[in-house]
Amino acid sequence: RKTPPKKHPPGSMGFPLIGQTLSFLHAMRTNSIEQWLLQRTSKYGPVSKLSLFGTPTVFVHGQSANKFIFTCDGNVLGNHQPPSFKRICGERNMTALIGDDHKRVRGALVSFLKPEMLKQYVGKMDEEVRNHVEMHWHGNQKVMVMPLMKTLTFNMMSSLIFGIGKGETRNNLIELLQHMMNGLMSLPINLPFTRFNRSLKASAQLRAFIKNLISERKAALEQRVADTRKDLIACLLGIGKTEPSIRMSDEEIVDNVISVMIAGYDTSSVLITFLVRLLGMDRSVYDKIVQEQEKIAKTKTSELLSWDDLAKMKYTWRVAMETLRMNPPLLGSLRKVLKDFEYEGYTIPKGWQVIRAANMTHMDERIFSDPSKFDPARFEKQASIPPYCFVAFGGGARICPGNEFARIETLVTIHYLVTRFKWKLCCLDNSFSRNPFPVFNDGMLIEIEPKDC
Ligand code: HEM
Repeated sequence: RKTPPKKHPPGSMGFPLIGQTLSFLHAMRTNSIEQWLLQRTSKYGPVSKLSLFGTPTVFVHGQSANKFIFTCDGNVLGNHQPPSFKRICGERNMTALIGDDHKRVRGALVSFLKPEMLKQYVGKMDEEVRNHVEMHWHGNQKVMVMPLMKTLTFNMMSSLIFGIGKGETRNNLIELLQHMMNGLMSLPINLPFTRFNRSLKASAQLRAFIKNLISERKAALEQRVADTRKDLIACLLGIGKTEPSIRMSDEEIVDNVISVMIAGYDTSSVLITFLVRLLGMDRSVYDKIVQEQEKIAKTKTSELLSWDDLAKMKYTWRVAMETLRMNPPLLGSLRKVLKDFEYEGYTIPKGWQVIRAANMTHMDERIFSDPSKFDPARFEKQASIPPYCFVAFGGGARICPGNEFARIETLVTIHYLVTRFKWKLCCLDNSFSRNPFPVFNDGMLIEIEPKDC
């Protein structure tokens, strides 16, 4: 007896190998990916097949699709990164791990990224922002926000992750990181002068640097001239003293320090850049944020911001969340199908990839009424937002472990920007492309005017 044919979702796979890759990349570059995805769902519904980057793919959309992806057994859906990503970040980077290995390494990173730990570093972040504003904003009439926010978020991470303050070493590191990141999505062809080759070289240099730092920290911890709170590396070395099964190898520390740097670099800087743009366009939101921040500034003479101050920045954080809803830095995520499974009556075969899009859920009027309206009040009662609907930080076992880090960076930065400057956008168009993160065509140029402090 013949077995019934397996039913795949509706949709076309396009031309062999190319599939829909070129039109997808074109939509990303021209920032028309929302329309591109909308056309798909209106033609095929919430589950459809296509071919991206040479791999059969199923695109799923909606709250239940998000829930499915975030809660699916890791043996059925595994995390998926382009081959170049794994070669550059290393085999043991958290995004490539599954099951117990992923849990153990993630647990170690979270022990540093959890709020109870991060609250002691608010002062350090504050110092970084003050230095940055002094160096790059004061004395200038115009600034390009996007590259500056990248430098600032890199400096904050470098201070907390490597324990390295301003100076030559840090300037070299940011260059290495940028070279390394350029090749993350490239074809993994390791020939001289290819993008991938330059990335691998940068990755090798960064690795050597982190290995040295690990040796230095080990010595300092042994001699008790540093403790495990010094930075992320010291914290990871301190894990498993009494429970060897959760200890991380040096190789794992190197790979994961690199992946944290990558995961935190473009995301937070994009959020802060969008916030600066919004505040330059929406006077009423700007005024409310200024009011909230100046109230805090008035309680201080020159002291650094504290954890308690951040707790008072409720309105500012709601504006940030609404900004993330309308412009999620990461559009979605890719998962690899490790075992055939059934979804909504369709068979999704092993070897395919699954893709979801955060912006589609965020713009669904059944979840967020009048979704094109910027309305921070949506986040007044976070519990009223149904689960798996605000997904800028992902969800489930791989939910972003850096969200608290991002919150601190964003609030401290916005505090100093709005209490020290007024600004207006130089170009109202301010269009951006996605690569895959948003890139403003003019770097988001603004005209700034210092306030009398
Ligand atoms: C506004 C800022 C940020 C946004 C919107 C964001 C978003 C996300 C999202 C959507 C994921 C899940 C991806 C998936 O499902 O495959 C993720 C994962 C991750 N993020 Fe973030 N992120 C931000 C900032 C940060 C920062 C500052 C750090 C580090 C300090 C960080 C570290 C990570 C790591 C290590 C993962 C991988 C987690 C895992 O595989 O278990 N992120 N992020």
